[in-house]
Amino acid sequence: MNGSRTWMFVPGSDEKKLQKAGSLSADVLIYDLEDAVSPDEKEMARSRVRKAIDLHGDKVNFVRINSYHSPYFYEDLTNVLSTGISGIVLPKAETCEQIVFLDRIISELETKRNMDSNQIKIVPIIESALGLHHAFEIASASPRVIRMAFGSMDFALDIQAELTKSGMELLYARSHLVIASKAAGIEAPIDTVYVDIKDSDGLLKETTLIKQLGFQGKLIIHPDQIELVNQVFAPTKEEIEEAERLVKAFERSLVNGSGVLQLDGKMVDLPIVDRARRILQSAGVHSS
Ligand SMILES: CC(=O)SCCNC(=O)CCNC(=O)[C@H](O)C(C)(C)COP(=O)(O)OP(=O)(O)OC[C@H]1O[C@@H](n2cnc3c(N)ncnc32)[C@H](O)[C@@H]1OP(=O)(O)O
Ligand SMILES: O=C([O-])CC(=O)C(=O)O
Ligand SMILES: [Mg+2]
Repeated sequence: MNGSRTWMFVPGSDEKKLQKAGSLSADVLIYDLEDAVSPDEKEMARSRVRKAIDLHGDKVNFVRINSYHSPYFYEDLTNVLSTGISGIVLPKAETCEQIVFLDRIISELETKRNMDSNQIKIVPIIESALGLHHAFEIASASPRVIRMAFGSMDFALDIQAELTKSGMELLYARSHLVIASKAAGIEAPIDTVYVDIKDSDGLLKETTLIKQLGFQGKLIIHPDQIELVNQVFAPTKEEIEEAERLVKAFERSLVNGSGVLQLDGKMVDLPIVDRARRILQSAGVHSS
């Protein structure tokens, strides 16, 4: 899950999509039991999701259960918690207590089912004013919480914001989540879905923006979105070459006794070099 960039929702009641999910190249599959499934189909979806988990054992499988306050929460958990999944996505996460409670039930089920303890990770979705207000506490509530995700649809509904393509109305919430994740010592957050599946230009703009803000992944709803999002997060050839040049120049400068230099008319010092090293690391290029 570390470094996973594309987190793909698959509706838990849709047999065809559940089947197809196994052939998709998203980093993580999230079988949805929440908003993509109508109340009448909740029970049927649980058993379809269980089958999909068995079928896609080679994938990183997560399940989005229903929220803590819903009547489905406990049954969802007991039905899907198994060795075939890596984690639970908890929608509408609002308090530290919800995470502590979820952690406790998962621990009990892990013991009962002879699973490795702490196998199951938690990804809370922050999608309300209260959730955002408590984001740091939510991220710190359990070592199972590896990352947080942002849910803009419910969030906009909650705060009565109007969603626009520019995303200006979401800027504060997105940045807050990046800072809360970093402060809590967990990996950078995963951004919300982009619902306009035919608009690849819009998806490119939005993914570029959220990467700029510090996000390191995005929720995906359609196969066509996977490659584009992965590409935005992968460093380009030019970025890798530039980073290599910068690190080499800095190392030469250090040998000559200076921790700061000028390259192409710009100052280069340690934080700039550390950023370049991070680019090389994410591209799998070795640097000293
Ligand atoms: C706000 C929220 O809570 S978002 C999270 C909850 N929402 C979801 O989980 C929805 C996820 N996405 C979807 O269900 C679908 O993408 C939809 C309903 C939006 C569009 O579905 P379709 O009309 O079938 O799209 P389309 O025909 O373009 O799909 C192309 C192919 O990809 C498949 N596909 C599309 N979306 C998905 C998906 N999420 N998972 C697996 N397969 C998918 C289709 O079944 C189709 O397969 P085929 O070529 O073998 O027939
Ligand atoms: O997490 C998401 O992007 C989807 C979602 O539930 C929301 O936006 O409310
Ligand atoms: Mg939601």
